[in-house]
Amino acid sequence: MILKSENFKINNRSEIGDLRCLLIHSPDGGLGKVVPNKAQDWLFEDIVHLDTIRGKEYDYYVKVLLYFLDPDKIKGKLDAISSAAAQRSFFKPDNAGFHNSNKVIEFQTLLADILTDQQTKEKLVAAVCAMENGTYGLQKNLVDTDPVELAKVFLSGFIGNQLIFAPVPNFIFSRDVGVAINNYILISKPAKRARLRETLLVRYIFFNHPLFSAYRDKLIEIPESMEQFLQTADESCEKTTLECGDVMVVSDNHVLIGCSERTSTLGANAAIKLLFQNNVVEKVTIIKIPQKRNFMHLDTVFTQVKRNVWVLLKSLFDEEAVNPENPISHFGDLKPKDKPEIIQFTKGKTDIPRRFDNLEQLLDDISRNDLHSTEATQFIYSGHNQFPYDSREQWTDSCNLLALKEGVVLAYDRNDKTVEAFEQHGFEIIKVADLLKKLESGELSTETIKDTLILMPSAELSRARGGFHCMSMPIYRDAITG
Ligand SMILES: NC(=[NH2+])NCCC[C@H](N)C(=O)O
Repeated sequence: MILKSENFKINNRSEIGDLRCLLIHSPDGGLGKVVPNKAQDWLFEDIVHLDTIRGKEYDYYVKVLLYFLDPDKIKGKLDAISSAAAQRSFFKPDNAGFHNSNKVIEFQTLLADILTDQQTKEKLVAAVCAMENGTYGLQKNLVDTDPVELAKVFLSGFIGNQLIFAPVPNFIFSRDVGVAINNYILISKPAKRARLRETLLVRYIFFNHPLFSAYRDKLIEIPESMEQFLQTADESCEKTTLECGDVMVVSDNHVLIGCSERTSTLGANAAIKLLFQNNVVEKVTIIKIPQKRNFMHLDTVFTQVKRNVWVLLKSLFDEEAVNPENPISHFGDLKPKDKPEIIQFTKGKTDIPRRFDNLEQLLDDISRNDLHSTEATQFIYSGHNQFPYDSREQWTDSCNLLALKEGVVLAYDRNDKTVEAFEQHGFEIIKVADLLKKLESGELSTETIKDTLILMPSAELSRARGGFHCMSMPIYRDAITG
């Protein structure tokens, strides 16, 4: 049955307005098939334990999302859906007992839906086989596969025990494949080979699923640059790439784009032009961060918590200290390509950009001028800004939080010093299991809860190198009011 929603609307206009609809992908079988030899190529630092990452970690994410976004699906049913007898059927997209929410939308369902259309199925099979060097025979075999099964094959790369192409284990980070900006969707142009197929799949979903039919002319794709085709094999010209973990919609008129390991300046340049041409926003700020694995996307370095509260890694923008005791330190070892930089462009005035000296200055400007905050802007630092916890906790996504509503954010339970910092800034700290119990008993309600850091189990999830910001593609947020 094709997922329907009478009142499906796209309008993502901030990082913190009440979250009403999002796209996610729960860990599919491919995650349990990552082999050590390929873990790095497939962008995992380690292999993960599938049953734990699902049943003991990600399912909590689904439960808390449903409680906030689609409570009828879950209220009063918590014990039943979590019982051993239920065998996780509520959480398995290919199962009859699946929640099938049209607020917390599972990509795998949408993929199976579009594959019920024979023409789309044939095109997508051909595209995937072309991308993965599949044989003509494989192509024929896949076209004859049932849509629900075929969706699983596209994700896991397995037919039975046979590996036909690599899995796409990073698809759980649905943030990175596309970003809704107001009522447009900007689709990624990945830098990493491992992230290509998932982007192809979502492109087919956005262009073919009935849910998005009213938005076909609002899908923005970044084309390949002509220089790419003309360069010779020995020239290394910069590629046009943009992964949407680098894009943040901080207000309905202002988008931030990180230039990073994954998003090139050419990619950012193309995005700015397209956003201005289509009148999506009037202001785009480019934040250049070091091209390093530990800062792969902008949202690994900071995210927003409230209109005047941000969580970030402090050390990143700190000036390199010149120590006169060490004459050589004047040279510094900061390579120019790694030097952080912030430049803001306004539509119609791109020739006179505005510069910011550091992240705090920019974020304060957003809080006060874009979001009209009247309170002092507060910065909560990763690891409480203490060495070595700052960088250790940033590595396990202390800065990568998802706001369910203003001030109520999902975070990993392992970043102790960052949690301490939140406490000192007046936040309630609660473990997700306790929160769910209290929501179920009526002791707490999603409407009244405020300024809360929800701690999520993270031992396995954090090995995949992303947090809840990465694991979400917000589609609709309410306007920030009050
Ligand atoms: N928006 C993000 N920070 N996404 C994290 C992605 C992690 C994933 N393993 C990768 O390297 O691609």
